[in-house]
Amino acid sequence: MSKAVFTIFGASGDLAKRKLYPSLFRLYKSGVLTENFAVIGTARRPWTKDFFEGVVLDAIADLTTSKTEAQQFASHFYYQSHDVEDAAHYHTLKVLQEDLCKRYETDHNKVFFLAMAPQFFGTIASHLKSEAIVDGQGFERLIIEKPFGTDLTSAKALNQALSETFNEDQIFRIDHYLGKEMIQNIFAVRFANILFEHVWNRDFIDNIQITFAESIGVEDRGGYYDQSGALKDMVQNHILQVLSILAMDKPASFSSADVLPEKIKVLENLRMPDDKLIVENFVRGQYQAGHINENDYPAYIDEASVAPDSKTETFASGVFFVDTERFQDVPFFFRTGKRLTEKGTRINIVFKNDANIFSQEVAQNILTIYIQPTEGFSLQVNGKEVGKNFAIEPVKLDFRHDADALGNSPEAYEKLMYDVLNGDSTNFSHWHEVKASWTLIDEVVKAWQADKTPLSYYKAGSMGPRESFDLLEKYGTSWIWQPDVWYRDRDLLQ
Ligand SMILES: NC(=O)C1=CN([C@@H]2O[C@H](COP(=O)(O)OP(=O)(O)OC[C@H]3O[C@@H](n4cnc5c(N)ncnc54)[C@H](OP(=O)(O)O)[C@@H]3O)[C@@H](O)[C@H]2O)C=CC1
Ligand SMILES: O=C1O[C@H](COP(=O)(O)O)[C@@H](O)[C@H](O)[C@H]1O
Repeated sequence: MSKAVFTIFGASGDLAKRKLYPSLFRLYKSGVLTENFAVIGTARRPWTKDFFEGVVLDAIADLTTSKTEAQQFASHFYYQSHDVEDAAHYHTLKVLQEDLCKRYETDHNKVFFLAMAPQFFGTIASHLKSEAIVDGQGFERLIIEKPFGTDLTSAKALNQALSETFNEDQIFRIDHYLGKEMIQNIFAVRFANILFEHVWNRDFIDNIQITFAESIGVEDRGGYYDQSGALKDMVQNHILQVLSILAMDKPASFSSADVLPEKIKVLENLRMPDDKLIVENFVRGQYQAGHINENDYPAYIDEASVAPDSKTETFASGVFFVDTERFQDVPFFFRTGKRLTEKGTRINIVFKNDANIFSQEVAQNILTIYIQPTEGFSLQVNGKEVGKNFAIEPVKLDFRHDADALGNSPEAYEKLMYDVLNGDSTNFSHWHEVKASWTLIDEVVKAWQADKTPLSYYKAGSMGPRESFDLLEKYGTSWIWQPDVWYRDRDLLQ
């Protein structure tokens, strides 16, 4: 059972409503939060407590049939109209926080969630200190949303600003992919199976393929996305974080003290590409009009809030190398993009072939980790085809479920907030990881901004530009992809 006063900056925003209130409610339902907690929501609009409770009730409407339970939960929510740039408002916030701390007996524990545009992060942190809202009593933890900077320089400045109020072990940088069930499952697959643990290295792995495909476009986030692009939106954070889990050495224990240094080692050993290698190894693309499942979609440049001559990439693909003894020279291919054929987040571990005694080619063993929308694993192995002749054919051992349909996977934010309450930073990005990933990504951004790599185009509904396929061909392999739709359409729940 956890005790804390949560203060959510940006309480009227999209993230708070769609993710944070439902996640807090799930923690409440599961007994992690009981009576000793309160939530202060802040934003500029002048809401009352009643109105705020209504917003919270709407946000959790799908998660319970019990009106009493929902109302009891919502009664813990308090609203404080507050402009984060106005120092005077922090005093009112402090008074409310102290009052709630007494009323709910939260032992002065505090969690601050910055669910706002990043330009406000530094200001908020500094006021929390100057107005003594952070007062050294109880635990004091800061949860901070992405993006953590827009390049290395801005990330350093932000980190410096935060570190004047919070120590590294009080800062929880959210990467919501780290809260996903199957990303956490990579640890189990790697370190709880002797079958994989001893072959998880350059002697046995041919290449690793990471695909984070989305069928949605930029929706109503054109303004943000056009300034960001796929590389900063998905690769600098989510893809490199996942890569670090795939490539890390075995930690001495499953604790942040042992896991984080191993992940940091991977990111600090990413091979730094020069301009020539960036041109050869990284692809940028932008979607043109096309269709997905019979629906027509416009080109990216025709989306709302996107510049009509925008050169922002909606697709990024490439290959990373990790210069560690374990993975030296093993290609880690990645691709991510909007308006691709389907939503599919997947990792393929492609193993090398052994000396072949048969008179036919044999397929490579492939371990596929399905992150979403289906969750699970499959392992492609070779067996004998049934019949008199001796022929070898690949077969797939497949264990999967549709997480949405079963509804049994915790929402990423629920899991991550649970970790924050427990002071466990294993599933958050450490500053050294952020620093290492921006160091590499900045190089690619520089080359792309100088137009060293031409922008390729792809049709909405495809799996990205041809250049992404050509890249793997250059390395003697190809993307392994089987649509997820076939699996989800089966009557899984019968
Ligand atoms: N939405 C999502 O799915 C995701 C969001 N994020 C990140 O989360 C953060 C929030 O995103 P999102 O919820 O979508 O953004 P929204 O634009 O929906 O919400 C912004 C919030 O900030 C408040 N706000 C703006 N200016 C001020 C101010 N000066 N003082 C006080 N409050 C202010 C707004 O309320 P008001 O206007 O009333 O002041 C609103 O509550 C961003 O960093 C984003 O990158 C990350 C991943 C996913
Ligand atoms: O961080 C982000 O992630 C989402 C994709 O997240 P998922 O959990 O739905 O896979 C992406 O759409 C968004 O552009 C990006 O900012």
